[in-house]
Amino acid sequence: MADTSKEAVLKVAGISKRFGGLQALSDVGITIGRGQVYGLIGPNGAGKTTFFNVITGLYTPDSGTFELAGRPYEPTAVHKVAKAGIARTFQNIRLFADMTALENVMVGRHIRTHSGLFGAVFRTKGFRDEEAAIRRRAQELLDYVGIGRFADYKARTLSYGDQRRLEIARALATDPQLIALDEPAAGMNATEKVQLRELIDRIRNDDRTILLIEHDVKLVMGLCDRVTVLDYGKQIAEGTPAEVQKNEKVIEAYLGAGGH
Ligand SMILES: Nc1ncnc2c1ncn2[C@@H]1O[C@H](COP(=O)(O)OP(=O)(O)OP(=O)(O)O)[C@@H](O)[C@H]1O
Repeated sequence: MADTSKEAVLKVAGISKRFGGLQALSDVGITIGRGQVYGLIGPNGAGKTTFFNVITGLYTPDSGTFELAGRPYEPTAVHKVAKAGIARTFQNIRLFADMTALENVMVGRHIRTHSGLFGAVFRTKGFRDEEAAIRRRAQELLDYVGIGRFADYKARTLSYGDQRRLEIARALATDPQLIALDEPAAGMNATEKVQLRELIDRIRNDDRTILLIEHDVKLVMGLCDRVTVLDYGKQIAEGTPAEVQKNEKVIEAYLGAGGH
């Protein structure tokens, strides 16, 4: 199991976000070490998605400091965050439905290419070589997540579980410092969940770092190195799954009279 003394990939502190009268996040901070799977859990409306949206540049926070791989970053726009090295998937799958699986991954890869518009328009040798390399890499990634045989299928024709794998392949294509997965097991059946767990494990073993929001507490507890629990926008616990599971506040938040 990875330990926290490892080099930090993501270090955020003091994140607050208010929507009108609602304090959706109050002074939340996490540090994720390289090679860790870090879980973010909490009852409905706890602020998990808001936290994700803040660190990936979708929402502007009221306060907070942000560091990725030791460098400060400003989560002011999604494309800037992607360029800085955070790739994410979405709760509601966002693929290009009418593009093939391979093309969807190639789009992810283009964020790291160099030929630019000139090369694309005039199809320079540099552009063509780069395009071939991108195609090869995209196929490798599809193989890696276990859907290589569907490379030429349109994204919308893939099963739900395979679309989620495709989203992960696309995220990996950007060579991210951190992969943020927003409820990757949502809507999956038991077999698909087992496969997802194996895939996330494999990604971690390949020295990638993962932040995971997930409702399936069993999956989170079995997979994560560390976990933060949010409740009404506050961080009520942080630690290893074993520590968090014993925490009184956590038990209360999940089982308490509120039942929210
Ligand atoms: N854009 C927004 N405008 C106003 N309120 C919002 C907005 N986004 C989230 N909220 C509110 O902030 C709170 C936290 O919501 P958030 O979606 O972050 O919770 P969550 O933990 O992801 O919940 P769930 O598990 O149901 O997805 C909720 O009360 C929600 O209604």
